[in-house]
Amino acid sequence: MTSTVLTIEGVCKSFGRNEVLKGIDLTLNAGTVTVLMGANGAGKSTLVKAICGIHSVDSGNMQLGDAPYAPATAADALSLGVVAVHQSIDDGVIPDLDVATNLMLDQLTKPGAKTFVRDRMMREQAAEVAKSMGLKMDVRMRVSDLGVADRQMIAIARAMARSPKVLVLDEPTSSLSASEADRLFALIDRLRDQGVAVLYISHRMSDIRRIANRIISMRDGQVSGVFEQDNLDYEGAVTAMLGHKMTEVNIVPKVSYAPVLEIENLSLKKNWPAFNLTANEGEVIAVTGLLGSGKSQMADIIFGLRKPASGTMKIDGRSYMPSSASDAIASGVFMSPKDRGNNAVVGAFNISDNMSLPFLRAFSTFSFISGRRQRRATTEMISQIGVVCQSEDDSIGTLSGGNQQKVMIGRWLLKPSRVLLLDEPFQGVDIGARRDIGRHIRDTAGNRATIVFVAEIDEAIEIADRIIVLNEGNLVGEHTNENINLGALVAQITGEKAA
Ligand SMILES: Nc1ncnc2c1ncn2[C@@H]1O[C@H](COP(=O)(O)OP(=O)(O)OP(=O)(O)O)[C@@H](O)[C@H]1O
Repeated sequence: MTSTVLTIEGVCKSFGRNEVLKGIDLTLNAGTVTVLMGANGAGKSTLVKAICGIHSVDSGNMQLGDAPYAPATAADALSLGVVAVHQSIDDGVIPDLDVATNLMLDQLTKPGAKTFVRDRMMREQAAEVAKSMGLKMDVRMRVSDLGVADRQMIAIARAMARSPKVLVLDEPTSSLSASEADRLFALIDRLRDQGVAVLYISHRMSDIRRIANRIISMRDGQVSGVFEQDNLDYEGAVTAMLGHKMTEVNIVPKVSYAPVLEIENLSLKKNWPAFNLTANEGEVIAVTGLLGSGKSQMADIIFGLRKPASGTMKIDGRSYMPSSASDAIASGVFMSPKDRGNNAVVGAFNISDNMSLPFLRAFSTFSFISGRRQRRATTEMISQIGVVCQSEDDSIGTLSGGNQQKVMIGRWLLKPSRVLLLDEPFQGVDIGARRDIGRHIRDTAGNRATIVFVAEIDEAIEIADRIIVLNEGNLVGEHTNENINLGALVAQITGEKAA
């Protein structure tokens, strides 16, 4: 029999006039992974923050085991055995400290902790923890020198070292490679076997299929469906979160075959092979590949952020080799970068200013009407790509993660471009919105070429006319959407032989 670890009854939470949680009822069970699904802005992170003591609730009750549970702070929640790993990369790690100190931080800061722990002893213990979690890194390294994926794994390892009763993971795989995600899933399996109640938030269907024992769908601040173990109805869960069946994307190519971007003998990095690629007008090309395949290098080179080892590029037949992002923008090449938090979002600005940031000069040609023109353009875009917000004047920080991402994509759709580069544009974007945005990107491709660097095959298939595969800088595969050999595509991505 499953025993209930956490019970939530009638929980409500508003921010000003925005009623975000409207009476949530749910339970989390021991030894069970409950996946929470919901559209961007449905209230998932707000609920998680209430569970973890970051937000207080306005009304409703929570119970942990048999006792009332109302954590006043995150530290409170932690001491009661409720831990969370949030979306933000550096949440849960201290970048300036080494891996060992990060892993042992809780032991070091516990009241009454012995202060005589020697560095060597601590490192040995930390190395044990790292090994048991499957982390393959030197524990003496500074966390700030590690990649995004390793930092997140450390945050998760730290959370696990606390032997939690409830573990909440808010989109933990969004910056992990497939093999790192596998290691995480193995860890979650282990915790589940130990009886931990896991709440797992994700927009990735492949993760959900791998890890869910139950699914709870949320829509507009309420629970809209609960799907139990025996016969998990994934489609039903998606329908419950969207409030309707998901529409199929019907890809009708509008490609004119007039080349816009021509890449010739381009080697992305020293000692990497050279390749050619032509992107045509109206064409949407997806570039897939594992972490380290060269996807981001390629985006950065086309956008002038780094130089290739060799090769040339042309735009509309004219030689093109930008030496900066402003060079690229002046040639009509726009890019929405990966990792919006560090690269793109200006926290102090409102939604409208964030969206129109690169074009503020264009909007201010006639300064006395600039505000109105800017506002009209951004309001229209907000509605076209479905940003869930109260007003375009709100600070960007009040938006949910997925909605911030939509603003970053909308930014580059405001003005016509020749080449639009979108580096992992769907991070944190819900399944329904991903389709809508994919359709919008296609519809507005017009006379430009669009190159999307994707994290998942599903996304590539959903939006692209053509999919190319990179593997260590080598263009190893090319597929048109109407003729995809999925087995070959996967084999090309992983570098293994097709079955
Ligand atoms: N600190 C805040 N101040 C004001 N509004 C907020 C705040 N935090 C969240 N909201 C609002 O609450 C709503 C729900 O946001 P939340 O982050 O919980 O959504 P979510 O389901 O996690 O979405 P996503 O899938 O995009 O991460 C949004 O409309 C958001 O604008």
